[in-house]
Amino acid sequence: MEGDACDPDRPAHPGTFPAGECGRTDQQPPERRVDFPVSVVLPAGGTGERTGLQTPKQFCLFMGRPLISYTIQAVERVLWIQNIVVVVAKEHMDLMTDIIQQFRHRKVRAVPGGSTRHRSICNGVLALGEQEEEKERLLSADRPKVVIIHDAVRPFVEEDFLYKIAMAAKEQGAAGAIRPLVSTVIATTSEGYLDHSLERAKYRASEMPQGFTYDVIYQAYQRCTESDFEVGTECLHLALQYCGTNAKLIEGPPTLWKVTYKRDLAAAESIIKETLSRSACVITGGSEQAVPLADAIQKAAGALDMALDVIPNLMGDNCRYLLKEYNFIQVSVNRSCLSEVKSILKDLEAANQALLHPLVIILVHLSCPDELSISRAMPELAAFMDVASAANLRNILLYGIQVHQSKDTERWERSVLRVAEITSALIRERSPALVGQLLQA
Ligand SMILES: Nc1ccn([C@@H]2O[C@H](COP(=O)(O)OP(=O)(O)OP(=O)(O)O)[C@@H](O)[C@H]2O)c(=O)n1
Ligand SMILES: O=C(CO)[C@H](O)[C@H](O)COP(=O)(O)O
Repeated sequence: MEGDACDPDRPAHPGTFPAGECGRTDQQPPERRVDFPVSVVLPAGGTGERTGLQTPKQFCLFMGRPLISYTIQAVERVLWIQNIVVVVAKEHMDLMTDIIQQFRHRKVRAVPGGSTRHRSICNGVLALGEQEEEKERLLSADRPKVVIIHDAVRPFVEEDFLYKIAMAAKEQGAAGAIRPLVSTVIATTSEGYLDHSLERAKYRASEMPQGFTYDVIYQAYQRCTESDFEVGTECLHLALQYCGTNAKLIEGPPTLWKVTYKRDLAAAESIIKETLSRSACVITGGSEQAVPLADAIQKAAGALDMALDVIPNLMGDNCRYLLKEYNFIQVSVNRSCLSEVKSILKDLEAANQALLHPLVIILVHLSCPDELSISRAMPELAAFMDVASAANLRNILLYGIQVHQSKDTERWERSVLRVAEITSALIRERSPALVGQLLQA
């Protein structure tokens, strides 16, 4: 495969909506055209006291990758977002620089935070306009630049919603995500008794992301008080109080919730696994015999809520699968197929994706009844384990499934269903313990 046909570092064109994956122009909805500059500030300078853990939650690892890296990726892959400032505590600047390098984040810069969330966000906003000429450009009225602020510990933000916030912020000066309240809000007396309760239907929870034109958020932070910086929790309030800007409020999806307590870390891990497990492609290697098995796996997986695309190889237009959160299932019939697996690993390396998230590759080997022994066609177990161990170091989990051809239709259908079930379980669980194992369907 030609690696550079799918170059993930291909620059976006500022001010216009760029072409889709692999240069395709037919995939992006035209309504997402953003013709003004957009930057993002990700506050990540907190200590995560409420989790009760030593490590601040934004640096907690999920399948080998810190939470902050998932949030960065969610924002970074939006092509109309031009740059991202991550605000971290001074003592975590080196760690953050390492994360940016290790996970090959682009468009990202780390700046030191402050003692409160408002101080950190303010530092991020100021860092966007550090050079004088840049500040002038940002503040010029005819070219409002939108700044989106998004907590680093809300990793599941989608492009659609960022787009809504950016457009509303440009229009209105400020915009923010809201959600219905889960519990009723009450006020207490200083003695701990009920003072009054608010009518829940009239109130909303303020969430993130929020968007502002640069001048609104810049002026709000210039004019606000020490007390705002110390105890304030709401940027939209600063925009209203100090710039007279009434934010547009947009109801967001439930996945915008903020990782706050220890239990949220477990919930985040399960959503990350679920997201990474949504799709896979089955590669037939151009073998005619492999196609019926691939189709049968696709059908059985559909019943398990997994979307599988069947493709002959990863060449040409199919190279786009290397750039997305796909998992790969290589089907082979009656022949050794380690070379095909090695070829996927090579393509992934060329596409520069392996480090971004843990990928799953499953080798499904179909052996026919006349095959004399498993070892004749199946890759030698030791060699398979070696390849799997090397891939594991690159965050790629390689598993094998052996399935036996049967002329008995019922038995064959059961086997195919088992392949789909094992595949789905391997992709969802991503167990390191099963890496390099050849399972029987
Ligand atoms: N001085 C601070 C405090 C918070 N934040 C960031 O603001 C976001 C939302 O804040 P919160 O959930 O309260 O994070 P923490 O302050 O870390 O948590 P806790 O209140 O439990 O200590 C987080 O990404 C956090 O890192 C920040 O950038 N600088
Ligand atoms: O929901 C929000 C809207 O502004 C903020 O994310 C929230 O205020 C974060 O604050 P805290 O540090 O208190 O959790």
